[in-house]
Amino acid sequence: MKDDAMSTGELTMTATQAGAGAGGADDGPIATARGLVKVYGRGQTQVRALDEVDVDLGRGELTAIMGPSGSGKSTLMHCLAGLDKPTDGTVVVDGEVVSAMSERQLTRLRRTRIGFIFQAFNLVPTLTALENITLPLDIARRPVDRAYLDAVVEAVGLADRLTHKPSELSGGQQQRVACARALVSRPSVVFADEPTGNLDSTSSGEVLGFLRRSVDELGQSVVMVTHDPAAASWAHRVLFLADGRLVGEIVDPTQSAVLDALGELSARGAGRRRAAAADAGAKR
Ligand SMILES: Nc1ncnc2c1ncn2[C@@H]1O[C@H](COP(=O)(O)OP(=O)(O)OP(=O)(O)O)[C@@H](O)[C@H]1O
Repeated sequence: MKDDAMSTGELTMTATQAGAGAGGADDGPIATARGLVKVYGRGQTQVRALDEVDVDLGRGELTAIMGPSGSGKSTLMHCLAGLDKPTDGTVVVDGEVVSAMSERQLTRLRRTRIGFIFQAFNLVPTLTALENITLPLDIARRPVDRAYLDAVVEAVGLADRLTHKPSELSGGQQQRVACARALVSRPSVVFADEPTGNLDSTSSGEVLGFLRRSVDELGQSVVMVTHDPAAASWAHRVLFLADGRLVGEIVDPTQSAVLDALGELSARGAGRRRAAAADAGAKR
C-alpha cells in the first residue's frame, strides 16, 4: 500500500503503466482514450467537460475514477462506454474504436461487450434474481454458460436467493444481483457508476468485495466512478479528475491516501477560484 503515490500535475499514462492484466496478446489496456474532449452546449453556456484526456485502463484491474463534483467523471465513463459521443479524440475498448462507431454499432457494443452497474440497481421487479441475472443473455438470445453463471452466483453469494424477487432482497443483495447481471455475459469491461452510492457500509463492502473478486478470480476488468474514499481503496488504481483533466493517480490506494489526494485537489481548486476572482476584480 502506498500512501505517498499520488502523482501530482498533469499525467500522460502509458500502456505499460496501466496494463497489469492477463498475459499474451491481450496484455494491453482494456480501454484507452486519447485527446478526449467533450464539450456541452455553445456560446456562453458552453462547458468543456473533458479537456484532452489521455488514459489507459488496465486489463484485469479494478480502476476507480474520482474527483470533485463536475470534474467530468461521469462524462469520461459515458464516453468510454459508448453511452456518449466525444466531441474530439479517440476511445478504444478491447481493440474496437468506439469513437468511430455508428449508433447501431454502439448499441451492439453495449449489448455484447460492456457490462453496466448503476447506483439505482435497475432490476426488473417482476423477475426473480436469477431471471434478472440472465436477462441480458435472454434478450440477446445467447445461451447461458451454466458453469460461469454458477461461478458468478457463488462469487456474489446469492446461491440461496435466486428465486427471490427484488422486493424480497436487501439493497446490498439487489446490487449484487445487478453485479452478477453485468458479469454473466462475460463483457470485455464492466463500468460501474457509483455502485455503492445507495448502500450502507456493510452492503458496500459486500458489493466492492465482489467487484474486486470478479477481477482477481474471474479475470474481469472493472471501471468504477465513486465519491467514496473507502470504495476507492478496493481498487488497484485510482485516477483523479479535476476540471475535465486527469491530474493524478494512486496505485494500490489506501483510504487515507485517497482522502489526502482529494484534500489536495480541493485546496488546489479553491486556490484557482481565488486567483480567478482576484483576476476578474483587477480587470473591473
Ligand atoms: N448533458 C449535459 N449538458 C450540459 N452540461 C453537462 C451535461 N452533462 C454534464 N455536463 C457538465 O459537464 C461537467 C462534467 O459533468 P460530469 O457529470 O461528468 O461530472 P462528475 O464529475 O461526474 O460530477 P458529479 O460528481 O457531480 O456526478 C459539469 O460541469 C456538468 O455540469
